[in-house]
Amino acid sequence: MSSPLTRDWVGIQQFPAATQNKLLEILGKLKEEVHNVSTMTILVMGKGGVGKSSTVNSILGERAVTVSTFQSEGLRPMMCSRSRAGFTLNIIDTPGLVEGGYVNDQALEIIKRFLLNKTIDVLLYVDRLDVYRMDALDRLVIKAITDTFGKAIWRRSLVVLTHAQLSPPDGLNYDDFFAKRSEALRKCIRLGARIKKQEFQESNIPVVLVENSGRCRTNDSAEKILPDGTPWIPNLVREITLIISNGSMPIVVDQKLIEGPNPNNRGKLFIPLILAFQYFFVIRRIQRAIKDDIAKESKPLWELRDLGLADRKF
Ligand SMILES: Nc1nc2c(ncn2[C@@H]2O[C@H](COP(=O)(O)OP(=O)(O)OP(=O)(O)O)[C@@H](O)[C@H]2O)c(=O)[nH]1
Repeated sequence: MSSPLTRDWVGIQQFPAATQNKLLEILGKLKEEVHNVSTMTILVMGKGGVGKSSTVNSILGERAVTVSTFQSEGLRPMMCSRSRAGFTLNIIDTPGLVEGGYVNDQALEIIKRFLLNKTIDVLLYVDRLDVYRMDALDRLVIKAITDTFGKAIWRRSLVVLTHAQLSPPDGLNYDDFFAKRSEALRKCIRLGARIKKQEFQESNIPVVLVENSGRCRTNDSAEKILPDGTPWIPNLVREITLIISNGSMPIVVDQKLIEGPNPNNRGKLFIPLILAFQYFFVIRRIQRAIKDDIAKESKPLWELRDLGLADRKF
């Protein structure tokens, strides 16, 4: 999906040498392992202000998209394309999906149309680590994404939790806190997307940590690290490439997906056929059997008397 707007990925040179080497190694490995992969398109979605744009900038190593502390106004998605060593990275930043306590359907519609004829390799579903409960709106956002792209999008997803450099409340251990937050989010995805156990295990949806702040701690090689010491940028990119090679299909956004029925409702086209079958082969048979039964029924004496037939001989 390389386009004339694709720029050289110069931002990679802003990373410390250790990060650059890891990134090139990971992308090189992906190119080798997954036949012919030379382009990767990442869609970034989530509620407003959770750190979507900051994460896009962190991955690219430059201020490619605007970060706003307060609610951003734009409704349009933005695609940043960067290429390096024969590999093109497309990252699509999108506006927040929640506005004034509702899922922003208009934003979703614009995102969908923007994605026409594009293929989504990975969805980064972004939220904050330092949030202590899920609410009904979270589930509605997940449902809206599922209704737009189909359940299959969750096999191609990575949950990204920003604000990773935090001290958990109530003296909770960091790993326990992360595990609880991840579990709550996975459960929310399972419920919001109505994923059944036999479809795929939501526990397979990976969750990764990100710290976009300029105050993120670094290691001896100047790489930005998570509280456990993991350099998080190569870690995030590695998880993204693992999704690409997990055997599931990327999401092709074609006219059918955009204009067709809810991709989860395709089977519902058969509903009228099933109802017609039930009517002719089940309900009508039952009705006929009931009629026959009534006709054959011998009426009690009191009913015959009411009908004025009691004196007749039968
Ligand atoms: N400390 C910290 N701040 C962050 C992190 N990620 C984002 N922020 C801050 O959170 C605010 C919102 O970040 P954005 O990247 O604009 O969030 P967004 O999800 O793109 O927001 P919308 O475009 O409004 O939907 C900004 O002030 C960022 O600096 C993070 O990992 N750690």
